[in-house]
Amino acid sequence: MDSNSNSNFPNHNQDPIKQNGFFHPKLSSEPARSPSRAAAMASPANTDPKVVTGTAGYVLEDVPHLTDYFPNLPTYTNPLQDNPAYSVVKQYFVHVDDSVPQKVVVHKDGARGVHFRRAGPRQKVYFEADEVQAAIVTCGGLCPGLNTVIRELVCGLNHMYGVKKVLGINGGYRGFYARNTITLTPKSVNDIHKRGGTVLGTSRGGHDTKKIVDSIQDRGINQVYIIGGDGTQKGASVIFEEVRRRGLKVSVVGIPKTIDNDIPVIDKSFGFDTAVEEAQRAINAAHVEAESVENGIGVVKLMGRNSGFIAMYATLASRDVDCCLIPESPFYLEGPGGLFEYIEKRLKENGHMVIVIAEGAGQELVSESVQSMSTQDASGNKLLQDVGLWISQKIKDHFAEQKTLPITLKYIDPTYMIRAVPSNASDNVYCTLLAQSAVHGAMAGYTGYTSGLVNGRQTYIPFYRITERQNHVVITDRMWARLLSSTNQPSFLDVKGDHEEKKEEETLHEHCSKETSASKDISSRIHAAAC
Ligand SMILES: Nc1ncnc2c1ncn2[C@@H]1O[C@H](COP(=O)(O)OP(=O)(O)O)[C@@H](O)[C@H]1O
Ligand SMILES: O=P(O)(O)OC[C@H]1O[C@](O)(COP(=O)(O)O)[C@@H](O)[C@@H]1O
Ligand SMILES: [Mg+2]
Repeated sequence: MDSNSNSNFPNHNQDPIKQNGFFHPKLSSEPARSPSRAAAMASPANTDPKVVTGTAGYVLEDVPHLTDYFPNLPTYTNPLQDNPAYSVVKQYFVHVDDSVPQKVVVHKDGARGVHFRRAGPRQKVYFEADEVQAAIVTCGGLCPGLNTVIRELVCGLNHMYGVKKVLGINGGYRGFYARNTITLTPKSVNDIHKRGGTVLGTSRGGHDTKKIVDSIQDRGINQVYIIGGDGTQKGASVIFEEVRRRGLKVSVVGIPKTIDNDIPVIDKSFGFDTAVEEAQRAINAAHVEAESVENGIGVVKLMGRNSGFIAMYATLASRDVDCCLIPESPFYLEGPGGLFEYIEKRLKENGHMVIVIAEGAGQELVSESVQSMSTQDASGNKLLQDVGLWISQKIKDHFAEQKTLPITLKYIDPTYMIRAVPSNASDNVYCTLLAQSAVHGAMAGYTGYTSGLVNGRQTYIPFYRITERQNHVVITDRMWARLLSSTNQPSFLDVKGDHEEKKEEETLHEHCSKETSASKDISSRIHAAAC
């Protein structure tokens, strides 16, 4: 055991940057249940976000640390220090003051702005290898790379820190209390990255915070790795709050998974590149079908419930797409500037065309003509109508009525095929770094964070930043303009007026949009600090 800090690597709590902490204590009222309560006594939990300010408008949106409520936790030397693979690396351990800026484009006199704590190994750790009982769970929809993240968590814990006890929770959140667990070892996960899906299984719904935390406590789990999308991260956040309220020495770590790329702050989610690559195969097939007949139209539906990133990037990558429709950009069918007029023009010019449509696009139009069921899935996500089928039928009906342009339309729905594939090479590397960063953070005593890539660097992001809003394609940004210029499709501006203004505002006031009241409060304080 080693409770002294090396002078080069100051103790976590001796951060030289001024803490502007607005802390109010909360006492834990939970009786002791199990071994996961730390030997050291928990002190009143500080539940406010940790925001640290520095000079020139520097703001660090820090993540919680176990020492926030266990002030006297013992520390241990990081075993990586003696690991032959890592000991040769110059400056292997991350400096306590390292942080990563949220925005890399700055002006000469501008404030330095918001930063996140840099991920990576610390010189001191807060868990001994034998003490760790880790658990891994996957929740929500499938995404390429889930198995790679599971594999690298197990191998990272074992090979880097000597942790032998890793449990897999079966079937998502409800698996904590309703299913058996499986023991995960480097041997048992050795090959899983070559398979799609998740070896642990997944589910929607079933998030019962009390039962989940009871299970964490009863099983003596002290590191929880929760892999999932926006809904899952909200679940992870409430698990963390409950763990902290009960005063448990448990690190709660989120790993962002979203094929739709709808999680904010991070550069992109793992599996997104694989999805875009796989979508090319469907677009190619649609193009081959369309160009093989007279006035051929290929329609491809891609995933993207509220965010059209897969459709946008697949279109930009392919160059065979003539029109890309996404949820963020409302469109209309009839009249000048509408989709039918554009299709007619394109067929006359080129003899064929390809349309890519994200599943969440045009839902308001579908509900107008199809009787809306407006039901939700078990997690509360709105169930969507099949817009691909709907638009294909609308196009067929329109040209059948016109009788001037006989078309042949083929509709391809590759959505579930895309998300079920194993991750590609670059996503595999990404998953590995993400998992290792998550492990380093938990071993270093950080908790209540999502591990994520920000401007190409691995960081620890507080849960509230991840859960406060969704990431959307901003149709007033350059990327959407590039798409419009590459497809030459109409911008459907007639119906966009209000929507565009709203999106523009979102970009300008990133912190203020779609925030919870808590995060609004935090944002205003951060803005005040940064100005
Ligand atoms: N607000 C929330 N609070 C707690 N748990 C949630 C919340 N939203 C979703 N969850 C849980 O997170 C899990 C995954 O959510 P879901 O929306 O299906 O997928 P994803 O995390 O991929 O977006 C589900 O088990 C669901 O019950
Ligand atoms: O898996 P389900 O329940 O059929 O839901 C399909 C949805 O899952 C997704 O693939 C991923 O959504 P989540 O991020 O919420 O898991 C969406 O693109 C799609 O709308
Ligand atoms: Mg989701």
